Amino acid sequence: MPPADTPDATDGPAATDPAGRPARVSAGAGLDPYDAVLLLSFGGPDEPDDVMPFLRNVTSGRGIPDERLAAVAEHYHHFGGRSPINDQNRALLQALRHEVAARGLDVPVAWGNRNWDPYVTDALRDLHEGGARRVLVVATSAYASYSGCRQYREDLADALVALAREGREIAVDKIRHYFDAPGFVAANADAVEAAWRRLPEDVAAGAELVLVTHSIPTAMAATAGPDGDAYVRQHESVADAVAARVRARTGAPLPSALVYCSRSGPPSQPWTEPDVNDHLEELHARGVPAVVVAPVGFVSDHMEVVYDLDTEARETADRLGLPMERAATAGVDPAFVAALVDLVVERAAVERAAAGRQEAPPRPSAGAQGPSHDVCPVGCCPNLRGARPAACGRDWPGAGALLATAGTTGGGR
Ligand SMILES: CC1=C(CCC(=O)O)c2cc3nc(cc4[nH]c(cc5[nH]c(cc1n2)c(C)c5CCC(=O)O)c(CCC(=O)O)c4C)C(CCC(=O)O)=C3C
Ligand SMILES: [Fe+2]
Repeated sequence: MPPADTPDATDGPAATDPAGRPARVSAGAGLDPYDAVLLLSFGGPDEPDDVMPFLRNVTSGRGIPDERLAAVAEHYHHFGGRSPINDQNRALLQALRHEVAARGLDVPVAWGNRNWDPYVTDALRDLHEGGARRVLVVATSAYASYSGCRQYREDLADALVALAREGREIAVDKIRHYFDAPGFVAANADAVEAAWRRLPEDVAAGAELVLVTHSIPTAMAATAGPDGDAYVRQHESVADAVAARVRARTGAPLPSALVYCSRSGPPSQPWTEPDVNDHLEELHARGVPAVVVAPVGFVSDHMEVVYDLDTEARETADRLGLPMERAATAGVDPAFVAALVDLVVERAAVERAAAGRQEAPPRPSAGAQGPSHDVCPVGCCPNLRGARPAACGRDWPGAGALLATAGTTGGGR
């Protein structure tokens, strides 16, 4: 892997470095019109007493049965009541700050969550306090869907309304979906290749690749993105790009499939399938000698990864006698971190171009569909439980407009 910070790599438009990984995009005119970056994530408990309050935050108004909450609480208690997600985000925050500084971009990078401290409203208030008025958001989900996109936009809307009540005006935009960012694909492909090379030699040639993401209700999948089905299509795009890259590098046939983990909700409600455990059973029944499990749906080792894959799916594989290697998540892989900052720099240039400046930023995509939209169109990834204000999209009325009609639309969940 290339080092995280080679200062002389901050200039020049080269598309890839000598190792075939994407190179940095030049900072050009800096981040104008943005004056801050916000890393927006899910949040998780830091200690046992946090677990139930955290789960109530996650599921408020969502009708998740108590048995499911208790079962999920056990996953957290299995790890001492602490989710890995906060430390992962602290590491990503540091890496982003480092990368931003290495490119000579003088903006603060803050971190806020939907469900746990530090909350997004507090993070945005801190940025405002420091003088920020226009913030570019990097959410820790690479894909379209209500859970991965619009729900974060709703969190931002709530925060902007709360801050407007305090007399603080702040505008936010969100970078485009980055599932197809060359650095995200490269980080995942490198991790899959490394995992494949850890397999016993006699089974590696016949191994299959199991790409895993979070299951979502099929109704949510059907309505994801501007035209529906974007969640699954974007994952298939990543799955194809990662598998093709690893096949080319290893010469192994490595047949692959996209499967799902972490289903919740009532059994009567259909969610995306197959489940990873069922898929492992099927591979074993077909005589497949080994698997690489790659959680491409997660940007770092969330609870879903360390519990649902490293604990549950691992147990399934062990019971079947199926050798399994789990590929690392993108985490703070320098190619991934650089790709996120590339998208921040790109979006700033896109906004300057929209304001009349002569700029045509490169819009790299390692997916067959090409880069996705910058601004979510009206109705993108709808909230199927009922419309709520969401920032960063064409359907954002603005915190001021919401405040003017406060009591009927603003705040609350
Ligand atoms: C698409 C998607 C992502 C990826 C995009 C993104 O990253 O945002 C994601 C991420 C995460 N989901 C997480 C945790 C949970 N998700 C739940 C529930 C749900 N997730 C859903 C979908 C997603 N979820 C859905 C449709 C539900 C059910 C209804 C609902 O409640 O909306 C529940 C409730 C209990 C349960 O039913 O399992 C919990 C505790 C954590 C933290 C893990 C940690 O601590 O490391 C993270 C990163
Ligand atoms: Fe979730």
